[in-house]
Amino acid sequence: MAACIPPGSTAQVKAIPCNIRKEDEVKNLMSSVVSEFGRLDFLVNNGGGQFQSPVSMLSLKGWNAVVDTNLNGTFLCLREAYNAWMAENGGAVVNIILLISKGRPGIAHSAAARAGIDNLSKSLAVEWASNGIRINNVAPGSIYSVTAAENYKDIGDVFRHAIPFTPAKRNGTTEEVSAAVTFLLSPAAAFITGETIKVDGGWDLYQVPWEIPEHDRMPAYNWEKIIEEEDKPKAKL
Ligand SMILES: CCCCCCCCCCC/C=C/C(=O)SCCNC(=O)CCNC(=O)[C@H](O)C(C)(C)COP(=O)(O)OP(=O)(O)OC[C@H]1O[C@@H](n2cnc3c(N)ncnc32)[C@H](O)[C@@H]1OP(=O)(O)O
Ligand SMILES: NC(=O)C1=CN([C@@H]2O[C@H](COP(=O)(O)OP(=O)(O)OC[C@H]3O[C@@H](n4cnc5c(N)ncnc54)[C@H](OP(=O)(O)O)[C@@H]3O)[C@@H](O)[C@H]2O)C=CC1
Repeated sequence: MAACIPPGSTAQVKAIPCNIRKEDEVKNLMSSVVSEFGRLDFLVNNGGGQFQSPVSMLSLKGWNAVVDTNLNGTFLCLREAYNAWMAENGGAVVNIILLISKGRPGIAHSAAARAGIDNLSKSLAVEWASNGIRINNVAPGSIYSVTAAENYKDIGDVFRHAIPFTPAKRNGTTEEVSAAVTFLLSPAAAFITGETIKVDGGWDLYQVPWEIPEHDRMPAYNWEKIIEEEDKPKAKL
């Protein structure tokens, strides 16, 4: 990132290692930012991820790892940014979540965690309004990046598979997500809080990428069948 700063700019970049699942590291991150830069105007909760698995195959450890990273990690960053600076001075927050309106079969653990963030943002938009804090979410569709693709390389080219499900017929770019994030952080979004913006090329309005096998396991509700069952002679004990 430092290499992207144009010559003559006063912008600075500093990396502070932090596992968002560790409370002491998150406290250190927020207090270091305030002591080093004297302020903390914006927070973008972007760290997160998951692995693909049907729920029936998920271990509790796997479920907990994903919930801990995505939901608990975001909670810690929010609370510590509030305590370190934003409670007194206000600020703007954007959480990166997932498309969740139709559930996310295949990554249900992450969708449940991100739905928790979506709802947490609504509560905080009200709880923290009088502190001058706005909080919003961005829900990306399929966004190609080298690092995200690397994470999924063992299960095939998920980013190519996503294209037919996206009305725009392409993956999004990281710049397109950044554009929505910077808008929400900017004064142009001064009257927007507790909201989620989808950056998905229309995916959420279209199809769910999950094939349901043909089956007859959900028969219709039917009076006659129930009466027939009730009229059957009961087995003697
Ligand atoms: C028709 C198909 C259309 C498909 C369309 C798909 C479109 C794609 C759209 C993309 C949407 C989302 C994209 C992104 O989010 S990009 C971000 C990419 N980066 C990541 O996702 C990072 C992922 N990794 C992590 O965040 C962490 O590693 C994770 C939270 C997943 C795990 O945390 P931790 O490292 O602490 O956990 P462990 O490695 O110790 O594992 C704990 C247990 O979790 C289970 N587990 C972990 N990894 C896997 C895996 N790959 N597969 C199955 N299970 C896994 C396991 O139970 C671990 O315990 P054990 O090691 O004891 O077995
Ligand atoms: N790409 C996509 O299509 C989509 C992405 N998203 C979400 O967007 C966000 C960015 O993903 P993307 O850039 O695509 O993928 P990346 O894998 O490149 O980014 C995920 C980032 O999360 C960080 N991270 C994971 N766990 C922790 C942790 N415990 N503490 C601190 N940081 C952590 C990783 O850090 P490190 O590099 O150190 O491991 C990495 O920088 C994620 O939340 C992702 O789930 C949502 C929908 C779609």
